[in-house]
Amino acid sequence: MSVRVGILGATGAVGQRFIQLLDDHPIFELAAVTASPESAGLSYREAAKWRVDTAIPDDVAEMEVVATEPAAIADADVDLLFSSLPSSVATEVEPPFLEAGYVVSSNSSNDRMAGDVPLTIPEINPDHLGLIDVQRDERGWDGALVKNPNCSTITMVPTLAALDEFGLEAVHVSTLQAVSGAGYSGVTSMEILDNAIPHIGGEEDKMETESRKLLGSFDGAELSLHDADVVASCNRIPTLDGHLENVFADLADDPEPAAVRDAMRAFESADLSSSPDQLIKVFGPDEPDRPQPRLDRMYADGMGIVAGGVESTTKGVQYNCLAHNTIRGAAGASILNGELLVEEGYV
Ligand SMILES: NC(=O)C1=CN([C@@H]2O[C@H](COP(=O)(O)OP(=O)(O)OC[C@H]3O[C@@H](n4cnc5c(N)ncnc54)[C@H](OP(=O)(O)O)[C@@H]3O)[C@@H](O)[C@H]2O)C=CC1
Ligand SMILES: N[C@@H](CC(=O)OP(=O)(O)O)C(=O)O
Repeated sequence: MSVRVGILGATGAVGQRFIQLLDDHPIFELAAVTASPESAGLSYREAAKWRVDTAIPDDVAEMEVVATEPAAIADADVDLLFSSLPSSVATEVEPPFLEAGYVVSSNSSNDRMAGDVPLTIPEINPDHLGLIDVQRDERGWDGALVKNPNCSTITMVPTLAALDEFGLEAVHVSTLQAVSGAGYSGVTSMEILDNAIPHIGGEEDKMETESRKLLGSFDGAELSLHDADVVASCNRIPTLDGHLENVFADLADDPEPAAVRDAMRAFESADLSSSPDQLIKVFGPDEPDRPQPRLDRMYADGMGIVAGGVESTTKGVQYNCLAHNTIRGAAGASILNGELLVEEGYV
């Protein structure tokens, strides 16, 4: 089976990851790439300042970049679109594609918390895709909009989902986020070298709200947020890729660290092409200095979550977790949602 796909915002940092991850994908065949009006009409090689550590696939290099509007991709016969546009742009340009009937798996942050938009991690809340029917009723379009979460949120939520069996009551999290999360021009070298920046605009609010939606329940008509209170503190550090997070979780039960490690290791993955066999890799007490960004971000080709340093606290547990922010945290997450949309018959 082959599904023809397009990428909106294909020339950017996340767009380039999409192109890398879609090369030789077992289901998806890239048929359209869009970008800003300045790039439209150029070949992909001319338009993209390529920064990914593998070469531009030959067939993509010669593709024409087109404008980000439905008419420009009409001839490409695309069944599914991935979106990696700045959220201010996505707010304006995603709706016309949805009205034109396209299914859009979007990485942009606009509409993530909308009540009728599935915010989905396939291994955690695949049932939330049912919101698509609510969305189509409410918005009157034939297309479908599905979002993946913020990269810091997706790093910790699988571990929290594994803890839910112990009665998750509250979460405090502090992040150490890689510079690639800010995009290529987001943080200058003079700002970040020999430094750490204890503020990332909007990030704390995203972690505090998106995690409760992802862990929430959907009754077929309406989505309820998880009860746990989530408090986040976000920091930028001079790593290239891989967000590391220190999590303190209050639990109703009082599990031993070994039981917490077992629950994380046993947490079920999804049966999709890009999903890891084991979603969460957990280091034991014999390796207390793991996970580390440089050593662990490519676990499961960058699609896995790595945890470690599990210890008891007076209210529950503390631990560290890590994921690759532009693979599992961005393009890989959208592609996985695309695979779920195909599996569930929405594409
Ligand atoms: N960088 C990261 O690690 C992460 C980013 N994200 C999110 O993903 C999205 C993309 O981020 P990133 O790839 O870093 O951004 P970039 O700025 O690198 O890329 C933006 C893309 O959007 C296109 N674009 C810009 N303006 C317009 C416009 N007016 N009309 C049509 N296309 C336009 C650009 O085309 P052109 O080349 O022609 O300018 C480019 O293809 C953002 O929402 C970001 O918040 C999420 C997680 C991680
Ligand atoms: N803000 C994230 C990256 C990002 O763009 O997130 P979002 O997908 O929520 O816009 C970071 O700086 O690491």
